[in-house]
Amino acid sequence: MRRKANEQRARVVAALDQLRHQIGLALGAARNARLAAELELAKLELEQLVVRAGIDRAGEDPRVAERAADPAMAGVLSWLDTVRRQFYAEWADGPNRLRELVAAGAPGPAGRPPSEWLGRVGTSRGVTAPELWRIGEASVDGASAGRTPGVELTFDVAVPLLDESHLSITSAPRTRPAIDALVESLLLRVLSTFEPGAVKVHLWDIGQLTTVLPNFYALSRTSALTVHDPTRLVDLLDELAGHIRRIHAHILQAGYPSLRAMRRATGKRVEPWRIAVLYGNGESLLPEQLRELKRIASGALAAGISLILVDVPTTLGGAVETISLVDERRAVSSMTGTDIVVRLDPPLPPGQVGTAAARIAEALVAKQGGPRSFDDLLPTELGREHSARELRAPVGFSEGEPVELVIGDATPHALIGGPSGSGKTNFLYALLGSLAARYSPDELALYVLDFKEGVSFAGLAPGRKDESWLPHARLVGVNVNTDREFGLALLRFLADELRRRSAAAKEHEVTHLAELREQDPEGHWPRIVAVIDEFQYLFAGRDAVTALATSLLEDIARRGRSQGIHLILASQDVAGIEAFWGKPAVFEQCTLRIAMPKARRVLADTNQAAVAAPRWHAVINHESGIAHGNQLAHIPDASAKGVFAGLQRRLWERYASSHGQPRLFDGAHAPVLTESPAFRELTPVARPKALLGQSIDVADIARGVELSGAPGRHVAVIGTAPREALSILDSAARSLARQFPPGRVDFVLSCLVDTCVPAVTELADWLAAEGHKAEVVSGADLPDRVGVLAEELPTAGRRRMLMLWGVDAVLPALERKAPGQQSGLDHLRTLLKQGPTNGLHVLGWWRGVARLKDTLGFAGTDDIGAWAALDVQGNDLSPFCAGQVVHWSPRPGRALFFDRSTHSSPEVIIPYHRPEPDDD
Ligand SMILES: Nc1ncnc2c1ncn2[C@@H]1O[C@H](COP(=O)(O)OP(=O)(O)OP(=O)(O)O)[C@@H](O)[C@H]1O
Repeated sequence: MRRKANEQRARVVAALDQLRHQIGLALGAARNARLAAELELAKLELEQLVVRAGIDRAGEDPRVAERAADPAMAGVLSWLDTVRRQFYAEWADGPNRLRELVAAGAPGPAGRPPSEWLGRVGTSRGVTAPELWRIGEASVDGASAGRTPGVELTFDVAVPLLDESHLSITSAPRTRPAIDALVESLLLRVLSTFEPGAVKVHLWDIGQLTTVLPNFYALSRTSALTVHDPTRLVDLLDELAGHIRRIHAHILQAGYPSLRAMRRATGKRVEPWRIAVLYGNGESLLPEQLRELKRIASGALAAGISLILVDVPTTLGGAVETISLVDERRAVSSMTGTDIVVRLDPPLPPGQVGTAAARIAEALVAKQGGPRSFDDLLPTELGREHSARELRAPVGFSEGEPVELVIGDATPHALIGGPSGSGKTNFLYALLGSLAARYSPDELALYVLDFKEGVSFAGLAPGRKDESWLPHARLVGVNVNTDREFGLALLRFLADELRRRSAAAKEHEVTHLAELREQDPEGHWPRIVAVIDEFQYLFAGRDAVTALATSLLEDIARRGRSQGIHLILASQDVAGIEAFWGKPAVFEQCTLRIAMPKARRVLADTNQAAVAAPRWHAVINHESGIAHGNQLAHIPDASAKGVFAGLQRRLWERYASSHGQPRLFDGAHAPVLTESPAFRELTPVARPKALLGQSIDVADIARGVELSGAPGRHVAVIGTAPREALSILDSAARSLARQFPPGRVDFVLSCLVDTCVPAVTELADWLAAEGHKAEVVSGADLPDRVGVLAEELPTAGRRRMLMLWGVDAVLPALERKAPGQQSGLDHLRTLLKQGPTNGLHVLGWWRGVARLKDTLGFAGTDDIGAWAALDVQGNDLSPFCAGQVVHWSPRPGRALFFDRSTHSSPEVIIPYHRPEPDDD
């Protein structure tokens, strides 16, 4: 037991000895390390003292002398001496090397003397840019370069710009002219390096009392130089921010980190450089302006935008070099450090600057080719593009470059606004021409509707003077101003087409037009573009048409995109469309916005681009009107005589044989019965139909009343308008005549309105010429004739049409009654009640609802199964319409038609135009 305890103790003591030994070693090492560190610190402190005092004067410093006496410090002085010798050995060549550096980094106008380039137009395409731009020169004494003291060593000073760095310039008293000269020569070096158009300069001066950089005046007439309103810095900042956002989106989409990288990779300059020169007054900008400026500065360089700030105190993000003026000729710059004074280059001779600016401006205008024409919008070969994915066509030019409009997934529908005369119609022509020239009618179908008076788009359909038509056009509606129903019909048609396309897509298990076209290559699936000019007319009343138009439009706007159905809505005043604003969905779907000069509400509220847009230009914006999407384009004149027509003829010659003429709906011209296909195609049939007029529809459809044996198969025309009443009864008679073999129908005609007698006589002659019996009965004989017709009713065995013009005029005579006998009116009522089953139908004109009711008596309105109302108020018509509320504001040349057997509610029709002797 004891032995065991001893052994244990010995082990503990041994372990403690070992620990003590280890600690001793560690302490020793730490002591050594500390000594080494202290030595190092002492050497560094000595080095610092020597450097502070200067190596030549260090010996005079007692602190240096004291420390240097320590033998451990012996190496310090000699090491510093070696470093100095090595440094000067390199720097001895410093000024030369700086000169070479500037020469390489600032070639040509960027660094060479003005005599070599001033006044010459730049030629660089701008794929790469000089890294440095000369501003002056500086000198150092030979002594500081290890050379002979007293000898000046001069070198060039240049600053980076464009993709490289921003520049911040600070003035000293009375140095504004020197700063202007500095900025002017920097800008001119840049402008003279590149081909015209590669650089755009923006000038803003907070205290602009006179013109900024007046020698650049010639350039300010071109897009190369924009002078901004001193009170509207925000506009310039917005514009720059917009460019940055747009360019970043573009380059990132293409997979590049910066515009410079993209240029290098593609070998193409896709965007100009932009230099914004901001002259401040040394005071801080407003906080929100400063914030925006900083934000811009940090993203600008990658987008090829650089800032030159003069007396705008701020710290910018991104690379910034500074120049601070010391006096009129001298400055210090962050490029050279504060010890070196830069002698700024002398100002360029003002006259020569003016001449150089004028030359660049001239070259730019020449390059842009002046105003472009409609023909410049057209491709070299017609109809080569495919519309499966989108429609894309140039509509105008910006500095000679085409500006394209894209109708596709991101921009399915367009909204065009601009006051009267601002060029909307012209724009539409430019667009339609450019599209039609690129896409064949199998790729693109056009439906064009113009609500305003005039015939602006009538030329797309064949006319008297020009037989050609635009083969892409399927429907052209002009003078639709009062026929809002026609707009509705177009929307209904498009909604139906939408459903048809959706069903086909479902069947092929796809969702998108492009896929449908792939899956169904034999199908006919062109993109449909429906243009509605002055579309606000659709919403002109607080009525059912507006309500329906709004919901249809919303449906098409929402779903049209995937099915290739696109709306282009143009209006003088988008701001005033109340119903439309109530449905922002439509507005939001119109992501493509086109603002003609002075257009209101088309672009975003804060986007003022349309206000400043010059004549014959348009702001094209594919970003729902947000400022950064603005593209200002000059729109060529497409509406001058023969311009569009020339293209149309070419297209017509090419496609007309395979693509028939569009349907033309002209609200100002009623169709002529004898010219209408519905009349021409009539042949004898068992159930004849009396044609009353044409429906207001996308298809050319005649409306009529089938005169079968069912009760109530008569037609009443109600209202006082003689022209329309005559027309309706006339077309009814003539169309009925055509549906019977000659002699198989008898007409009994009685005209009780004097002024209509010649027309009725003429009709009777025409019916007779067709081989039918046409008996004209005078007003005096009518009561008896009606009596005979009633008596013969069950036995006649013939089809008969009793046609009466102005029944109300003969009512007193009809009402006369001999004692114990039935009156003429009783007989007429019998005919109305029992006629149809016995082959007799009454087609009569009553000049008022009350007189029609009088005629019908207590029997009610059932015996009038179909009617056409003219100048009669809707309320009065409800008894004839199963009691429903009837909306109808009478208008010339239109009738409200209701046939109980086919209609659920009345519809507007256009009575045929009945040629009259006084027609020209
Ligand atoms: N880009 C253009 N170049 C030359 N002339 C043009 C241009 N655009 C329009 N015009 C002319 O200006 C006039 C008015 O143009 P347009 O009819 O297109 O305007 P609008 O906005 O449709 O006006 P409104 O609504 O009154 O019809 C026309 O005579 C047209 O020829």
